[in-house]
Amino acid sequence: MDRNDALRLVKEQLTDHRYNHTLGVMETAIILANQYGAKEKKAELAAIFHDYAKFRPKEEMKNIILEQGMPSELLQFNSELWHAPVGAFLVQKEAGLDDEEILDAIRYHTSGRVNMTLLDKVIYLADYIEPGRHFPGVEEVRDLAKVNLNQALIKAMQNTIQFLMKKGQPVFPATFYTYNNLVMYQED
Ligand SMILES: Nc1ncnc2c1ncn2[C@@H]1O[C@H](COP(=O)(O)OP(=O)(O)O)[C@@H](O)[C@H]1O
Ligand SMILES: [Fe+2]
Repeated sequence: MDRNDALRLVKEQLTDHRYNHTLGVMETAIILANQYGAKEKKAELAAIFHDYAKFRPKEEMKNIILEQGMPSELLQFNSELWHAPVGAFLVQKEAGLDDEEILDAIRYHTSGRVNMTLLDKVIYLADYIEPGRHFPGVEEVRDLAKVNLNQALIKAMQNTIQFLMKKGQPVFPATFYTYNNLVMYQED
């Protein structure tokens, strides 16, 4: 699938604001992929499709999580987490995209996962730092992303966990495990 076909499919699913965010993630993912040696075409497609399910009704997402045997624990946490695994499923089903590496990067773009692939990391980070993002701490992560992918990811996850905890919200544990995994096993 080429970029324009993918963009056309995604545009139908998103608001203009979310589509612009997607374009920002695409540009950023391509830069990060080239910088850190991930496959550019895979990064481009994963970025384009990463929020495919963002505006699906909660009931539909809930049913897919249950029917497809996804971790039902997800349902106890912030529904913001659901569009990532549901998106991976729907991108395969509706857009016919069959590349497991791309589907995984979509699936884990919100929570992260232990042993993230290079592509997972590129998409997670591109989503966090694309030029349309403006929130406290984003600039620090942008600076880190220029020099060290893992450090940038660790900072982004720290920020996300702290943000949720400050608001007294539950934290889906995959993000803690991902954070620990990066801190304990990173090579640089
Ligand atoms: N571990 C987690 N537990 C609960 N909510 C989380 C967790 N990680 C991220 N979130 C929430 O998910 C949302 C971000 O989703 P994400 O897919 O990264 O971005 P976007 O909003 O652009 O789709 C935020 O509301 C964030 O607080
Ligand atoms: Fe998302």
